[in-house]
Amino acid sequence: MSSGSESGPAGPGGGGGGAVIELRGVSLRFTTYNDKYYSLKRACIDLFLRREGSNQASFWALSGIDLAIGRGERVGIVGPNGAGKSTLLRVLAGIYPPSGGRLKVEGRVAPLIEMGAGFNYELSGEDNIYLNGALLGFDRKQMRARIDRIWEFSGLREFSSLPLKYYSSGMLSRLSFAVATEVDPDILLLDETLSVGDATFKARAHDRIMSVIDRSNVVIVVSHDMDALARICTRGIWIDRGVVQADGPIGAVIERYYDHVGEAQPVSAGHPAEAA
Ligand SMILES: Nc1ncnc2c1ncn2[C@@H]1O[C@H](COP(=O)(O)OP(=O)(O)OP(=O)(O)O)[C@@H](O)[C@H]1O
Repeated sequence: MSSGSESGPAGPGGGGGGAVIELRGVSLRFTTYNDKYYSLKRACIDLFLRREGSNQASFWALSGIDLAIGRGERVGIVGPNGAGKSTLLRVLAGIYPPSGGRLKVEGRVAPLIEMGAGFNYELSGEDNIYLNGALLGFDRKQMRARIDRIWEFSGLREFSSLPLKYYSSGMLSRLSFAVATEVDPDILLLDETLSVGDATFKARAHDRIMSVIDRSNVVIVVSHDMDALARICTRGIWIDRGVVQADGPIGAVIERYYDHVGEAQPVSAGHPAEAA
């Protein structure tokens, strides 16, 4: 995926000229709807007065993000609940188009973010493997060479012809995880909130994630597990209220984040739009 074409400045700690990911002033605004009884009459009045719907509230989940991430980088994103970490991953994955700024993402992105995204629930497990593979940039022949390993790892071979709508949520996440980790991505996006199956599967999933991390050119991980981030990552980015607070070597960023958390309670109360 690539949107925006110019090459820009290196972000603090960024890779500069060789950047495969570049964000310049990227912002994302969410709109929430407060009143479920908002009437057609009120909607018409809002339209007539050319004002934003009076039952809407909006807030910036990301504001003016400048980043450049180069080949070989392992980036850990830290920050309190509701800071915008997962939202940033979704913007990088192309799930949310930015509301403002420029975004460049070069290469095949494997988003281990949302299990089941890109699946068609009417189709069989097997058809969905091909569908998901296509979304990751693989044609049928390339997926055919991988399908055996995907069934092997997911342990779902006997359900290959069952429509996905009859899969349990655990089965869905296993299949999705097995497909996404069978490919060699240029850019791996990982969200720790990801839940992948039962205890046995989780243990196998951990080994598999470590192997995909090794095979990926760029890895971006969102996590609250600082030890894991310190082990996996070389660079850290601390985000708070949608703004980059620090960017640099992972150890230094974790230290600054901890210093800050020591002074202030990091958990945001409620949705920012409600407070606006
Ligand atoms: N689809 C959405 N519509 C409206 N608001 C949203 C949406 N997705 C996220 N938000 C809000 O955007 C803010 C950032 O959410 P996000 O999930 O990116 O936080 P996070 O840093 O990943 O938090 P956590 O560590 O708890 O996972 C939060 O206030 C959240 O409520």
